[in-house]
Amino acid sequence: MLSVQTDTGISIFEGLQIEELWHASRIMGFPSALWRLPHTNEIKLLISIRDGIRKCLPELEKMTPGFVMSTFYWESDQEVLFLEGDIILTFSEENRITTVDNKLGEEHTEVKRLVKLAASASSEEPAGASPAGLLLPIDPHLDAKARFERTVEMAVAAIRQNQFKKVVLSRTKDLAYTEAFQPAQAFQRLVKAYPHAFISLVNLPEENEMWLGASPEGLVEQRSDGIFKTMSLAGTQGARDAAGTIIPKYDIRWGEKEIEEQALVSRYIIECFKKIRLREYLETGPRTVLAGNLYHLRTVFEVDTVDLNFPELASVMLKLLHPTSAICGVPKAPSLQFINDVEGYNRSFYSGFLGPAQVGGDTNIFVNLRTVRFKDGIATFFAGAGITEDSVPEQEWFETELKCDTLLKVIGSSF
Ligand SMILES: C=C(O[C@H]1C=CC=C(C(=O)O)[C@@H]1O)C(=O)O
Repeated sequence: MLSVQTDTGISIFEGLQIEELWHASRIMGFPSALWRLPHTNEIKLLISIRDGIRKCLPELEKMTPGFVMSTFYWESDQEVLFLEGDIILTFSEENRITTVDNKLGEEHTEVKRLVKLAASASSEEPAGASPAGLLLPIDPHLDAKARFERTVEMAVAAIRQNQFKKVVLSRTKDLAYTEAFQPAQAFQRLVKAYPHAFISLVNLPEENEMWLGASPEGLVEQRSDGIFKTMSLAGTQGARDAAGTIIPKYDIRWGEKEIEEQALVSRYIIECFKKIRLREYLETGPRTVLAGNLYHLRTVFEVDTVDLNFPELASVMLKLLHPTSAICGVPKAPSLQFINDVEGYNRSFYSGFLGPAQVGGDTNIFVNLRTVRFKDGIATFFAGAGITEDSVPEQEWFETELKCDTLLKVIGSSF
């Protein structure tokens, strides 16, 4: 068996599993984040022991290893949440610890308590034991569909009056959950179901909430070899046929509405590059990509920041890009105002951004989409849809239902 070595021998974390450590960290009130990057088979667990949740400016290249999280409403001079990586553990797909990065040392009292608690949980309850029916329907707001469709009609009217070209309108869907609900297990299910997505679970004890997600949309990626990436992701259609089988990618055809919707996001990104006079980018796409039960159109933009001698590009682009027109609209100011006036609820961290900064030298920040918040017994799912002149209100509603299903179909059933 693989053993995890430290300077003083085998690590005290040896043999512990994700669910046990997650649970122990939660009980001890430590902010923590669990994630799996797209197309990788490593899971990282970060636990912030010393400082609680800090706030800082997202100057990504200057940060110590940690996890960043921001609400949708964020001005570029504002601070974001920062979970310092006091402990960062790497797990294999088989749920075995492969590396331990423990800044506090194994003799630290809180670290010892954490390990002891995790170990006692492992002897009490076999991982995987969870009672049935943890996500329970609660009376939906009967008028939720009508209300959402009305906001879409208002948006289409505003677009026809030239107030803006596109706006992304969103809504929520609530289910009840019991204490028996095991978020780390739900995370593991998403990891298995969606290899292309950024799977994350964040515990914010000060807000008394947890966020679980399977995001298909990278916002800024900065690799230690100097490669920067961002993407435009928009346009949606269901990926399954009537029999429930995935339709092959090459059979997917896009309408004018989706092509325009995604092109607006690409143009927005290019405008951001123009603002900093950056012309040396590689553009690939648009291509059809699978995101869970949906297909989207995606264009990837790549820059070699070493060649350009521009190490702070990711921080500069984060400020320029957020909120992109994949979650807000075009032009930004009037569409944002419209969302504020019409949407009728607080998006909170939905369509904000989140991800690891400077972990192993890499930064991977994603848009917080296909996400659910667990708070006070209510699981709130969030989903939005890009509205253009050609939008049909009922179709946009069904699109948000499909987006909620990305998580619900995996974590809502057969517990
Ligand atoms: C706003 C969401 O998705 C965005 C990303 C991809 C496709 C989108 C669309 O087709 O509307 C949205 O712009 C969401 O998932 O809540």
